[in-house]
This record gives sequence, C-alpha cells and structure tokens, in this order.
Amino acid sequence: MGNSSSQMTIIIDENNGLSQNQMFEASEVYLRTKITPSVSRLKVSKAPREKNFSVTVNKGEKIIDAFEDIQVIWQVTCTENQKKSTDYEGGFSNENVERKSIELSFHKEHREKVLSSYLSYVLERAKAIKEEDKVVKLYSLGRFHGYYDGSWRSVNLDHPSTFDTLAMDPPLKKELMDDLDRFVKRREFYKRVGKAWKRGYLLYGPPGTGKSSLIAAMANYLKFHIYDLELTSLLSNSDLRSILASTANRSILVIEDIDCSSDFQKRQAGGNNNVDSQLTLSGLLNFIDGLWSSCGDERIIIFTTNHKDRLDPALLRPGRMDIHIHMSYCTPSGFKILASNYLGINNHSMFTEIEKLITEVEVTPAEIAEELMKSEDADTALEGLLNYLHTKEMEHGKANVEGEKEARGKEQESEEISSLQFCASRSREDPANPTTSILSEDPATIGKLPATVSRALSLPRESSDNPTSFGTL
Ligand SMILES: Nc1ncnc2c1ncn2[C@@H]1O[C@H](COP(=O)(O)OP(=O)(O)OP(=O)(O)O)[C@@H](O)[C@H]1O
Repeated sequence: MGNSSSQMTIIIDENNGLSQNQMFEASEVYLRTKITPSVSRLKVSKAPREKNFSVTVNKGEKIIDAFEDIQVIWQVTCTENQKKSTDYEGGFSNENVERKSIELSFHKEHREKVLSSYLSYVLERAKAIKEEDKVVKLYSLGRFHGYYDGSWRSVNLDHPSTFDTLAMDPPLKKELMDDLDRFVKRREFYKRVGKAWKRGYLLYGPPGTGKSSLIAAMANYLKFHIYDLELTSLLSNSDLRSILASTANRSILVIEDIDCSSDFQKRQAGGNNNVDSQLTLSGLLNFIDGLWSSCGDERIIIFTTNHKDRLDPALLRPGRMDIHIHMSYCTPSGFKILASNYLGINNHSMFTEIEKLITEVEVTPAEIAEELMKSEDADTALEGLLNYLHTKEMEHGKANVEGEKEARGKEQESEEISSLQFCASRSREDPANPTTSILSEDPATIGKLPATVSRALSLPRESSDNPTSFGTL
C-alpha cells in the first residue's frame, strides 16, 4: 500500500452521538462477506429467533478489499474509555466503556472515489445482504376475548412453499413472478406517475387449490413479511386505521376468506349509525383506496375467497385489485410439478392415464399432494393416486346420472305444473270446471295431489341458502 504518508484513513464510529451510525452497521454487514482464510479471529452470535449464526470480524483483524482499480484495507478497532457514573448513594464511580470503530485506509489519491462511490456501494451491498438474510415473519392480530387488542404478534414464517414447489400452470406462474419483479423495481416509476407504490391481488378458487401456499411463496420470494388480517376480530373502521399504521414497509397484508366472515356480517346487521364504531364495506374500501395508499411504501394487499361470485362488485372494480388470479383444480402440468416435488420423478408409465383423469374430474392439488405423500415409492404412490382418481370419476359419473335424473324429474314436475296452470286458467274462465278445487290452497286438497306437485307448491320461491355478501349487508 506504499508508505504511510501517502495513506489516509476514514474512521467509522459505532455511534453518531446518541443515534446509531448507519455506515458502521453497513460496514459490519459488508465485511461479513469479505472474510478470507487469512482472518484468524471471528466473532459468532445468534439471536434466539434467528435461524442463522451471525459472524463478524474481531477487533484488530484486517480485511483487504478491491473496488474497481483501487485497494482498501478495513480494520475493526476498539478503544476503552472511562466514564463517570453516579452510584445509589450519590457518589461517583468510574466505568469502562468500549467504543467500537471500523477504520478504512487507502491511498490518498483515491479519496474522491472512496467517498463518492465506494461508501455508497458498501451501503447498497449491505442492504442487499441484509435482505438475503432476512427472516420472513408472519404477523397476526393479538387478541383479547376474541377481539383485536391493538397489537401484532409475530412468528417466523416457516412455510416452505416457493414458486418452484407450487403446482400452478407455468405461464401463469411466470406472469405473476414477472409482475412481482416489476413491482419491486418500480419505486421511481410509481413516484413519477403519482401513484402509491402498492399492488393488490385477488386470489380465488376452491379450498385446497393453493391460495395460502401462493401467499407464502410470494412472501418467501420477495422476502416480505405477512400481516394476516382477520376481519372477524376487528370491531370498527378505526381499528383498521390503527392496524395499518403499525405494519411495516415491504410487507404483504392478507385478508382471507373475504366472503365468509360470518361474525363480522352479523355485527354489520346491528344497524349502528356511528360509521366509525363498526366495520363496514365502505370502511374497507376507503382503507384500500385512501388510507392504505397514503401509508407506507412497497406494499402488497391480497384478498382471498372461495367464492368470487359472492363478492360485492365494488371490491372487484378495476383499480382496487390490480390482478385477479384464479387458483384452479389441478391441471396435468400442476400434477407434474407435484410429482417432481413429492416423488422426484418427471415421467412414469402411469402419467398418461393420471393426466387424462385429471382433466376429467375436479381434483385439487391438496388432494393429489395427500395421495403422493402416502408412499415414498413412486409406483405405490402413483397407483394409490390412480385408484383415488378412479373412485372420484365413478362418484362424478354417479352424481351426473343422479343430477340428470333430478333434472328430468324437475322437467316432468314443471310439465305437470304448467298443465295444471293451464287447467287453472281454463277453470277460472269456467268455474264449473272440476280442476278448480285441485288448485285451491287448502292443505287438505294439496295432500291429495300427486307428490311431485305438492312438493313444488310447498317449496319457497327462493332458495334459502342464498349467500350473504357485503353487498346484501
Ligand atoms: N397449487 C398447489 N401447489 C402445491 N401444493 C398445493 C397447492 N394447492 C394445495 N397444495 C397443498 O395442499 C395444502 C393446502 O393448500 P392451501 O392451504 O394452500 O389451499 P387453499 O386454497 O389456501 O385452501 P383454503 O381455501 O381452504 O384456505 C398445502 O399445504 C399444500 O401442501
């Protein structure tokens, strides 16, 4: 490195007054990746909830780094200072306090380059390294007596789902991954066009098609924390505001089963006029449009539902949810992904028959995964799956036959009813006609009717399981 008079040194202290020095933290993180076999002493630590060890360079150790055409030397130093402190009885005592610093030395002629480029490079690299090491967390609402208590509780997200393990048609998967990549790279774009840096997804499809698995895959891919929001545990619109304020940037907010929040719906029916003291659809929409947009950056919101048709159209309006993703029953390409994950095979003589059956019966990836897990031997597992699919096919066939029978029965009923109605209209014209008594609403008379007709007359006009959606509330 030449003689010492041509050298200069930058000192990076651990603290900057009372606040932490960001450059120190970044340098420590960066140096972790520059440890070479020549370094003889390392420091190792592990926080209770972290997965990996943290390895740092011990004081006195030197690390040489190269940046473009220059060479720099890093060294961790530590000085001990004495600090006066007061004891319980008001007396003074001396306390030894360690001050950690990192020194960066280089040739004087590189001063400009180090200050203007190298340090920013170290900051950027440290950010990327921290992002790679980030442990993704799953936050759920703290509760007291079943209701939100004003806090989020977190655990590490140990969900192993990734885009590789997800049974989803490859073109759709690619489209979604490209969309996520584009989204995280577009800070400047969102700023330029004056739009909040947010993205909304609606995942819909039957149970067991992988909606939760997809959310976990997205979180693992982006290294975004998940905030799982259950509407049923929120009492009011103001709850929504406060929970929003306490979520972090670079996170995914998930509102699951948006159509099935039965407790929430019952509470809606209470008819309280104070809009802030209850949770309402308009409160939720305001949240998506306004509050959500004005709070924080780089966030994703995901709604899931098993019944897209039950959602209020206001929720589906363009601009609210940017992308609607249909999680469908398993397809042949989805099956191949599962077979590769679960059995480690990409082909087998039974594949053709299995794939044919998969296109004929509705089977979820969850059902297929369960069958494939039953044996580590590919022949046995695939045989089991084949039996399972054949059974489903038979049930499906039976159900179809019964369905057709029922439909034929209904046709017959309606033919009988319409012929009776025809008689009735004729009888009104001619009161003497004997069919008049058949159409009276006297139960005794109805009892004498052929069974199908009496059933038809006693049925309520609208089906009672008409789903309740936000709209109907
Ligand atoms: N598309 C898929 N790819 C890979 N595995 C899947 C997929 N769908 C389901 N599975 C398997 O089935 C299990 C249940 O699926 P998951 O919970 O993701 O479905 P879901 O659509 O969210 O269901 P629900 O609507 O009941 O919450 C998963 O843990 C996973 O093992």
